[in-house]
Amino acid sequence: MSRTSVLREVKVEEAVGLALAHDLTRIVPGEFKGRLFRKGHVIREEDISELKRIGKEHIYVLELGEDDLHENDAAIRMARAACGSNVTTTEPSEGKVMLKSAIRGLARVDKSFVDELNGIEQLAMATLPTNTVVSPGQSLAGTRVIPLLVAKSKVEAVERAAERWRDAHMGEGPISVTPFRTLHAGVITTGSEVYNGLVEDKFGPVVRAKLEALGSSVAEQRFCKDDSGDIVREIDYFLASGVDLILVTGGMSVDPDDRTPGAIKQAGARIVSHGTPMLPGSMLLVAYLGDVPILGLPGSVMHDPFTVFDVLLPRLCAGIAIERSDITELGYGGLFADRG
Ligand SMILES: Nc1nc2c(c(=O)[nH]1)N[C@H]1C(S)=C(S)[C@@H](COP(=O)(O)OP(=O)(O)OC[C@H]3O[C@@H](n4cnc5c(N)ncnc54)[C@H](O)[C@@H]3O)O[C@H]1N2
Ligand code: MOO
Repeated sequence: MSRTSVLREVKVEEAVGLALAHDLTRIVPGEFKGRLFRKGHVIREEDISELKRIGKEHIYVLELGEDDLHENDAAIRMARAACGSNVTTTEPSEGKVMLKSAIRGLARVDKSFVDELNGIEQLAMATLPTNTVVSPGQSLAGTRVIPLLVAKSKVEAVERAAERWRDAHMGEGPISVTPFRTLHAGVITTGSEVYNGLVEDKFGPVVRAKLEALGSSVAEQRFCKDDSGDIVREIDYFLASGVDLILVTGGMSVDPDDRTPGAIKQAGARIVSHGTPMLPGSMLLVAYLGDVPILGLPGSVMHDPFTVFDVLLPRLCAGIAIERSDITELGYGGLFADRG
């Protein structure tokens, strides 16, 4: 094999008996987009009219040089480099390989790896944002090279970057899916108006549905007045009962009856963040009591279909610890209030 590749153009009429160098695509707007002929297909007399119908006057005949990779092989190697736990890769089609989730869980996609790959000219990988909730079979990423042939050294650079990443992350790949654990949550619903029966509780059902959608559950819901001592007692009760997560609803804003943040502090929690730069949900509080996460949930979590709670709960269910920096970076792109 010589080092450099040779691509020869051949008129389709003269191509009978030659093998296609790449997949050929047919697009019929609104009806079909996909592979008409596969790479390696040996052209027959009866294919010529089909080739002309998709606009092909010429095909390539390829002699691959040892310094180059065919688009299919480059895509397979980039996908394998990125592939981590609970991720499968597809066969190449039209030069593209997809990475798919094998399970329901939380997609973990390393931005710096993806940026490094895309910084290498002619290589491309498009991904979901990290921390997206995904289902089995859902696409996480797609990767391809832009020309038909690409320098092998470029793909090898991706493989080295992935290897470095694995070394720094206990063998995990840059794109993986973390399964959800089954958390048993203790829910403390504050508000004298709810406690005294002036208002029917609407927070409990919302929180329960969100936990159950991720495979977790409410172990018990307890109610208390807007009284710091009562809230601290309920927090202690749930800690002693061994729940995995404590959620305190209501009493999160600025009036004198909003006792929740003070009570969580008084219970001895380490506060990660009081307030989040996302709308709605900006009054949400994240803290830990030992290993047990405790969230203060503002009224908007009950009222709005999507808030910062929907962003953080999947991470907690995946067993991922929330740091202050996870909260601060939510502001950019974190405006949901007017999105309907
Ligand atoms: N001047 C300011 N006003 C508000 C601020 C602020 O920073 N400055 N923050 C706003 C934000 S953001 C939110 S969210 C809301 C609500 O925050 P709270 O968590 O303190 O909510 P509460 O005062 O406890 O209740 C508000 C409202 O919701 C009803 N509620 C509460 N819990 C239940 C329940 N379990 N079931 C049914 N209804 C419930 C409660 O009765 C009140 O009507 O504050 C903004 N205002
Ligand atoms: O905390 Mo409020 O939750 O932004 O609407």
